[in-house]
Amino acid sequence: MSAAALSVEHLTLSAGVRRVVQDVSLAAAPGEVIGLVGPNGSGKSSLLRAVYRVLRPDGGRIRVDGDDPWGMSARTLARTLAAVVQDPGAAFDLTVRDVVAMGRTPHKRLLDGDTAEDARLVAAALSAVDAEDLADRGFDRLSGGERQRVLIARALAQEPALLVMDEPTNHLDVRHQLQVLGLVRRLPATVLVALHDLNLAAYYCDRIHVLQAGRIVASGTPAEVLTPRLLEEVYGVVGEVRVHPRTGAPQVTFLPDEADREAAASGAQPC
Ligand SMILES: Nc1ncnc2c1ncn2[C@@H]1O[C@H](COP(=O)(O)OP(=O)(O)OP(=O)(O)O)[C@@H](O)[C@H]1O
Repeated sequence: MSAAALSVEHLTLSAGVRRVVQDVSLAAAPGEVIGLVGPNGSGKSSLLRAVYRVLRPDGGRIRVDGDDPWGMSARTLARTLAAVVQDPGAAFDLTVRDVVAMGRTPHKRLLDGDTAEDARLVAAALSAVDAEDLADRGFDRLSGGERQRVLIARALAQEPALLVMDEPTNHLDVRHQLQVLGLVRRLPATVLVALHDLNLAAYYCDRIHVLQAGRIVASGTPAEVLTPRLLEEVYGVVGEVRVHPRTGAPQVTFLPDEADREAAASGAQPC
């Protein structure tokens, strides 16, 4: 499957009676990795939910290769788009292999059994996230990071043209954070990913959109967007940004409050 183009134009979303996304536009060319960053509650998950068709827009439009995901059948959408979301719910005693194999369902007809190709793709997806040894375990009995890797494997098995990910590195140890984002980076898919870690966003995303209170307040390459001024204005923190000499990507260092720095310098324990 080839990568899809995504466009979001003047999107407006509400949750309950609250307006949570206001006039947001963004686009991803096929194969791009687009990052969404921003403080808690800024609307990242809501925007993703509208793209993977859980939160219906109040206004604006979303197009995946020119088609409205809200107008597609569930099966057509699932053949195009995979989502790795927060809190996917319980799997009711399914094994890890069963959960990953669910990624193949949209590519099959009703009552079709698993083919050798399905088995190969499931095994490859498990191997890609270092989870072969979990294959026969019950999904509901895994740790948070193990579950997260299995959900990513399910999305890989789905072979999506557009991959939407909400904090995919949540719960992951540092090795698996790098492994998963490196994998995502190399996929032949377009990726829209919400991330809190600005250094991971800087390294793995082609472009970043910064959300604040439901609006995009900055867009561009990581080097264009991640500036000390933006950190101050959007997050209210003091930070330094340097180009890392080995990765070539911007690297953000956050500086604690003046009072905390003085306490640390005087030897007092901050907590
Ligand atoms: N079901 C809901 N009912 C009412 N408000 C909601 C609902 N879901 C989300 N919100 C509100 O919508 C706003 C945006 O939430 P959203 O989850 O999109 O933010 P986010 O940027 O993903 O946050 P975080 O970084 O904390 O995950 C928040 O103010 C949140 O409280």
